[in-house]
Amino acid sequence: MTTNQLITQIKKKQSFLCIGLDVDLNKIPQHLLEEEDPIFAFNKAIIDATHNLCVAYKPNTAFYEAYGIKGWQALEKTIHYLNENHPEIYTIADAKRGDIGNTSSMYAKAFFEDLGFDSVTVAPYMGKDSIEPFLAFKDKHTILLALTSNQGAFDFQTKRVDGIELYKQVLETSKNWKNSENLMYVVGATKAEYLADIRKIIPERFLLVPGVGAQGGNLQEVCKYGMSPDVGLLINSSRGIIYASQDKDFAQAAATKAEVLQKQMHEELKQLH
Ligand SMILES: O=C(O)c1cc(=O)[nH]c(=O)n1[C@@H]1O[C@H](COP(=O)(O)O)[C@@H](O)[C@H]1O
Repeated sequence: MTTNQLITQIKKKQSFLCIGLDVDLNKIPQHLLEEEDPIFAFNKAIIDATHNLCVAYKPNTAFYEAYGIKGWQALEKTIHYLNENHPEIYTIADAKRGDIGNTSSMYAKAFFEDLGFDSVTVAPYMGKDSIEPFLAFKDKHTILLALTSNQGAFDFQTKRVDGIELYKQVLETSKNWKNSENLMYVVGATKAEYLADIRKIIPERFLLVPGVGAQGGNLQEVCKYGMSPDVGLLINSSRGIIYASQDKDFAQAAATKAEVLQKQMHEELKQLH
């Protein structure tokens, strides 16, 4: 999906919500464990109930890899279900990959070609030649970790190298990489006050902003500092939406939570007109 197609969907649905499909078998309603594929059954029910309220889904691959071959098959079924039934939905493989060039090419092939995701999250630590193989894919986005939502972000990302914080160097340097128009960046919702500075470096690029909900990030703060004239934000919530209930009404309960965020996003979008 192109950036313009994503913006069109955001305006149409009045939502820039991304729902994280981080499926933990200990947290899903227990009656689903009787299904042949409990992970897919859970995802399908969540997608069916929420797809009008969000523009993107983000399965974090850890939650699938943890269940071995069955987990990976559930991930495959989920992305195929989305691509077949909701091609208008933007999909993010949250895999946080990145390696030497020829290995990165294989990661890119796995997520963009084999699975058919629109985007993949990637760590910038190994630099330009580890990211450009992802950027080479047309109409696919590479979402680079810039300033993450966790406490450990302060271990390296905010440290100054030659007087400039490392995360700012990631933003600045990556602008010069080949096909950098295919970049998006991760900035944690818990670090909203940093967004004003970040927007000075990358005024237009889309940001994936996780950390609203379970991690305590604030949607209004993120919008205040991070929204661009073309919205420029995908705000993710995983646990705060998908585990709203452990009963049979879990999908409806998730939709209710998603709708609260969608309504807040609708209010924020009014400021762009
Ligand atoms: O890349 C990510 O999506 C990510 C980056 C980051 O800085 N912080 C962060 O929480 N995430 C992911 O976003 C999701 C957040 O989930 P919840 O805290 O349950 O909403 C998880 O899949 C995290 O792995």
